[in-house]
Amino acid sequence: MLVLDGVTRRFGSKLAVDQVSLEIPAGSFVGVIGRSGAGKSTLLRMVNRLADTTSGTIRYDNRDIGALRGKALREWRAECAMIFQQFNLVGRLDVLTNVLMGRLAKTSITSSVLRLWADEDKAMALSVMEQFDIAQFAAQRAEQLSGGQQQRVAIARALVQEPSIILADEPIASLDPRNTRVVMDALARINKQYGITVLCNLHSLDIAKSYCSRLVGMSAGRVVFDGAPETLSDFAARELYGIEAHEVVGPAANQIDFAARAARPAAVVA
Ligand SMILES: Nc1ncnc2c1ncn2[C@@H]1O[C@H](COP(=O)(O)OP(=O)(O)OP(=O)(O)O)[C@@H](O)[C@H]1O
Repeated sequence: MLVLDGVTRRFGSKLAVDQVSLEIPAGSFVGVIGRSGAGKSTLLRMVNRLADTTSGTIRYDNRDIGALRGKALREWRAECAMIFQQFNLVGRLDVLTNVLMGRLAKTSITSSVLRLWADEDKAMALSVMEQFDIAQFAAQRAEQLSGGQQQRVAIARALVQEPSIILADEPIASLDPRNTRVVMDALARINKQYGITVLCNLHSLDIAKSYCSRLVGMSAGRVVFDGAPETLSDFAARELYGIEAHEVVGPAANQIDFAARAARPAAVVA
């Protein structure tokens, strides 16, 4: 279980994340939604320790993530794989090597410098690549692949880390609708098949609603919604997205729902 308690991050006078408290049980598929600048990326980056908290604690299975140093921190980063909008692959290296990079934390420094991958690591990487239909690109440079294919390479790299949690920061933001589905299906499969917790920042509300079993809505650094997708009313969604609402909420939601305005949903907590 991932537990955030009063997690706050300031950048100078800017409160990027403000007193966020969440409990995320193992095996969840949680979508973090909200408009640009709401604090979604900063939240995920603090879980992975790419950013430090200003205050508050993050615990995972009773480990204090903020206190991890050296080897323990490297092990946590392997256990808590991250997927990024821009894939973060090494473009000039072949696809198989990019996937094998996910094994670095489990490989000796000499072997990794010389890129002497163990046969079982290669077999594991190829098996995961087959699952995501990218094995045929093993010898190609990563930069020659389409965006959707590159994101599947990044997901395969994350999976060979043998993580217990995957943090995906806008993984579909650069993809067309078809590749969006392919990548989200891959994350859903990882969640169901391996029981890996997925915490995924998403700008698209439709996608978040169709894939996630729980949505966490952020606005100005705070959690303003936490509940099942079906409990997020169109009115609450519009409040969450403000002027961006027309981009993310379906056309029907553009008609103001006065009944919802009169009876604010209990799940909207601020
Ligand atoms: N390194 C930084 N230095 C200064 N301010 C930052 C830094 N990182 C984030 N911020 C600010 O913190 C706030 C939250 O940013 P964050 O990237 O977490 O939001 P977001 O919801 O992920 O937005 P987006 O969807 O556009 O990525 C923003 O106002 C942003 O400008």
